[in-house]
Amino acid sequence: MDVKDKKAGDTIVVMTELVLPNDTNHFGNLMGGRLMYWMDIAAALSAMKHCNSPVVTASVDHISFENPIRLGNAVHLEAKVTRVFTTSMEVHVRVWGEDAVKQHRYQSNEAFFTFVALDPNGKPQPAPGLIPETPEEQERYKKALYRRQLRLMLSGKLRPEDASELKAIFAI
Ligand SMILES: CC(=O)SCCNC(=O)CCNC(=O)[C@H](O)C(C)(C)COP(=O)(O)OP(=O)(O)OC[C@H]1O[C@@H](n2cnc3c(N)ncnc32)[C@H](O)[C@@H]1OP(=O)(O)O
Repeated sequence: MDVKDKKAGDTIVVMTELVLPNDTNHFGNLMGGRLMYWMDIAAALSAMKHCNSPVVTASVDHISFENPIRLGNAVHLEAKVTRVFTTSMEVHVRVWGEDAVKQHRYQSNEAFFTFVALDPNGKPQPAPGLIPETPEEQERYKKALYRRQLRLMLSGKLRPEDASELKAIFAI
């Protein structure tokens, strides 16, 4: 373990927002774009907490909206770093809606974001390593490698023939 390595559990960021009229569409549901904005902020704060430097969002994986979040409901976001590569790190964000009056909490969505740590000149710089401790953290850490290869392939930054771990899953 490198002295600079940090625990995944220490990167948790919890954020709560209230859905106001200006956040909603004409059905009275939270707009997807507003939710993605809050997710980006929670994830960026988690990444910054880990690397103690400014970060930029490099990419966002697939986001699906499972349940709409209603006007007047609370939005709970939890972000945690799942794995560090070199200058980039993957952050998982999970979102719940909550009707505080009915005391009903429901899953809304989740996504994986990738951030890059920057030095004072705005250039990518290595981030500290991450120590996954719980079984869930270890599972996400392991699978982060597959997700990284897939997103780099989709963005044209990795040739399919070089995605060795992904190819191994499918025994290609
Ligand atoms: C918090 C916010 O909302 S910030 C605002 C929105 N974001 C931005 O404006 C970012 C704009 N983009 C950029 O500044 C640049 O493209 C950067 C910093 C993300 C990457 O710069 P590059 O010149 O491509 O740097 P480089 O090729 O060295 O890659 C740096 C790291 O980014 C990773 N990366 C680059 N593109 C992607 C991508 N599309 N998806 C995932 N990771 C990526 C690389 O794999 C590398 O990671 P590693 O060091 O862990 O192996």
